Amino acid sequence: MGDKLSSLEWLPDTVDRAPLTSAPLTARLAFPRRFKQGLQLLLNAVFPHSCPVCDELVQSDGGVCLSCWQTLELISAPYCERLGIPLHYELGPNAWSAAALVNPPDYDRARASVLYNGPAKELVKRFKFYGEIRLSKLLAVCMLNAATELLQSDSILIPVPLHTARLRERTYNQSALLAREVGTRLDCQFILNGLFRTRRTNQQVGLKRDARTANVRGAFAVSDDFLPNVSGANVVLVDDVLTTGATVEECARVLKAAGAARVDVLVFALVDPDKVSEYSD
Ligand SMILES: O=P(O)(O)OC[C@H]1O[C@H](OP(=O)(O)OP(=O)(O)O)[C@H](O)[C@@H]1O
Repeated sequence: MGDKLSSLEWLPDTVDRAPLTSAPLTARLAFPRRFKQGLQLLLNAVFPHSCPVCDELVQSDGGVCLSCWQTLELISAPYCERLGIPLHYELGPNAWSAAALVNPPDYDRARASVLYNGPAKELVKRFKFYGEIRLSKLLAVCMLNAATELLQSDSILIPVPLHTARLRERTYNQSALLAREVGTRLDCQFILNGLFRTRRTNQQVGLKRDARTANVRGAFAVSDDFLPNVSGANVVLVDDVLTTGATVEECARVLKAAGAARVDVLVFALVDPDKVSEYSD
């Protein structure tokens, strides 16, 4: 498995190095609950920034506290060259996992920053479902190492699209925010509408593996804006989470069928391969 992040050498500036308290101040006071709630409201007004994982007060907006940061499981070498999943043992340069050998994906390489558990799940939940779009910065910063490995001078970042109906409901595409942040920070071209959904799909969450594949089958197409440039393109697909890979594999198939030379995948988090069945079986 990838090393758990205790490596402070990889501490991005969006992590709060000096949390203001070790537990919510009001939780530690021996006052009646209503008083504590009132005090917390007051504190929130004076110190408006809190850790997006545990709500601990922090000094910078969108920064996680150090203790949450240390429980994120960053993916580091050794990992599968093809799937980006952590390997239990060092197998040499460019080694493929058994899963990749048995069932090679339709994309070329995937890379993720963290395993999807604990604080990573909470970050994605708040980013995607609670409207906390400020988290795009933190997540994108976490993705920069993985992005740097994938990106070449002619790479084009393309986010996994939402259907227009879901976009209207959510009001933003979380993957587009990530693609824009990463692209801007690494000075890489991004095309936020490179793909679109041809039909509304159910959310993958809660579906079994086969149902996930069927759910996204034929659901993507290359946009008219990107179509003239897709031939020979070096695409890096961007998404928030990779679980079974059904979504990004379908996108990769469409892009390659349209002439893309290469399709890599960049996500914030991927589900631990040993735990995919918990989400999809
Ligand atoms: O690897 P997979 O098994 O395909 O699962 C991952 C996909 O599922 C989630 O999206 P979902 O379709 O649930 O919906 P949303 O992005 O519209 O919320 C997630 O954002 C990925 O796109």
